[in-house]
Amino acid sequence: MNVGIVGGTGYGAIELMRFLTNHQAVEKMYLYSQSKQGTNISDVYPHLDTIIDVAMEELTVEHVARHVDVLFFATPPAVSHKWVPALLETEVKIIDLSGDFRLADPAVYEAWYNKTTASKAYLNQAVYGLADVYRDKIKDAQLIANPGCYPTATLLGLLPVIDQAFIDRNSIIVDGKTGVSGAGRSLSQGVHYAEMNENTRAYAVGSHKHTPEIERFLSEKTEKSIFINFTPHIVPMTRGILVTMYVNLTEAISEEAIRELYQSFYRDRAFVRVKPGHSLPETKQVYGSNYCDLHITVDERTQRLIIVSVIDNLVKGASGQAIQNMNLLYGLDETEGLNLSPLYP
Ligand SMILES: NC(=O)C1=CN([C@@H]2O[C@H](COP(=O)(O)OP(=O)(O)OC[C@H]3O[C@@H](n4cnc5c(N)ncnc54)[C@H](OP(=O)(O)O)[C@@H]3O)[C@@H](O)[C@H]2O)C=CC1
Ligand SMILES: CC(=O)N[C@@H](CCC(=O)OP(=O)(O)O)C(=O)O
Repeated sequence: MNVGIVGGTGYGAIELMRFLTNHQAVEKMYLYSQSKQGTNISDVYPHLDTIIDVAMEELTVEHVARHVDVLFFATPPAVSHKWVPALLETEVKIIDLSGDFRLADPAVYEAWYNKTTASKAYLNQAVYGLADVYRDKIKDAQLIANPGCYPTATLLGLLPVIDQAFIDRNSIIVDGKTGVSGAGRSLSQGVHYAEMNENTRAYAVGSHKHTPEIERFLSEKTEKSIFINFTPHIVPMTRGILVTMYVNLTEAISEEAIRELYQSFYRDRAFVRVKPGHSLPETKQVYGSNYCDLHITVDERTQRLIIVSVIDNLVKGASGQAIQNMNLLYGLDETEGLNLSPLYP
């Protein structure tokens, strides 16, 4: 198959390229860029020299329709929604790494992103690409809304228990920490070396755009409105997300019983590893890979369930999951192209 990537010079795009160059079903890759048309990707990223020899081009619907089977948008918010309606008229399948199609209601998107997106009719056509949970729906989609990085780590951590009677759904606290590559490649003062080195800060407290995305899929599973407290932090590392989730228990239940529930939920899921009690996940244990590592603790003293979830924000949190979704769309082994061990140390 032929793939296209929009936003060719961004971090999400080059992470897609890293995996797609090793994908058995990919014949040709087209790169679309608004800023570097005519430039070879290896001139922008010298580490790709002799590995990828592709010049970037202008995105047009006609070019995509003629050459591409599956198109990835690795663009900032409020870009893909301008292209998707015309692209849906063609045969191309679309996997959008941005948030444009993750929420059901354009007004909710506008309130949290401070930008506009597509109409409700188009949002309804998108299937949410949390690949390890919704794979049956994903395989028939034309448009996939690839999940956000924090929602991936958080939903994989909470969905196995959200509809269980032993948890208090109104007590959920989500504490997230991300590496700096989560902010993309463009420069801003907050991710400047001198501002970020030996520093850690919370940001978007009570207002992060991933809050309604997490709440949407927790609420859908329970058919009840669920609200969470989500506080993201940025920490001085390049990649990785570690999310710690706290949920009150309504009855006594053993850690072992909950761990078994997680193991059963993710039984044949290649990329979700439910860790034993003694093995707390670390971001380095998933670095550069498509794994999500989960760990659960029951704090009997406070009657709380504490879930730790780690992913690589650029892989499971973006491009790796996008390729897993492409594999599901084409009936391929979902691990195709993604079978890499984490990079360690
Ligand atoms: N970084 C991460 O960890 C994650 C990112 N995402 C999402 O994936 C998307 C891409 O992120 P990431 O690669 O990190 O971001 P980057 O900023 O690194 O790259 C985005 C690319 O999009 C293109 N672009 C920028 N502005 C515009 C515009 N106005 N119109 C069209 N194209 C534009 C540029 O490429 P060019 O000039 O070549 O066109 C740019 O390099 C974002 O929506 C992000 O939120 C999701 C999960 C995790
Ligand atoms: C450090 C940092 O800024 N991280 C980004 C990660 C989110 C992201 O990329 O998300 P979308 O795909 O939903 O746009 C943030 O918190 O906004």
